[in-house]
Amino acid sequence: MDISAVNSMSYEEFISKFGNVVEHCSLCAAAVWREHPFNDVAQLSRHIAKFIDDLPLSGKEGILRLHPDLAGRIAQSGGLTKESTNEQKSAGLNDMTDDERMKMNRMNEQYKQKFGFPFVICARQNKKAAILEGLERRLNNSAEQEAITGANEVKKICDLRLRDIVDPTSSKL
Ligand SMILES: NC(=O)NC1=NC(=O)NC1=O
Repeated sequence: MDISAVNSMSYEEFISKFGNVVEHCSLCAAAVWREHPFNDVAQLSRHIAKFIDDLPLSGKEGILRLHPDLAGRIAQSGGLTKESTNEQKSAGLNDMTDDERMKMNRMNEQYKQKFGFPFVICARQNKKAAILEGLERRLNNSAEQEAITGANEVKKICDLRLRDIVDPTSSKL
């Protein structure tokens, strides 16, 4: 799809198309509709990133709580969204050894116990080893640092999902 097709959508069509670029959080797309028409997908991505940045910590935490664990119960039961399924597969999380999976699950639980929201990282930019390393390292951060770090990862996931939908070379200008 090119950006002119995006700009000719009704807000209902826009929310239907872009409602999951931030996992289970169609509010992000619904909110940035007010900024249309968009020059290109990069500008649309920046508007969503700014909406997320401008949220209070409670809002950032809320967005993180809408994310499924990496290689968690939902993933194992096949209940992930199609986007998350592809992202987790691309990081190699669907061919983990039992030990790797147990370590990931144990650390995910430790992280959730400490922060009250799940560990979120852009799986398309990190393979299994980097994810485990990131989880171990970030466990030592403060809750505020992690709400911000996690939100920054959500912005990366969103940008990649947007580019899956809109041709990045198309421009209104
Ligand atoms: N907890 C997570 O980080 N989840 C995810 N990261 C992705 O890139 N896709 C997910 O589902």
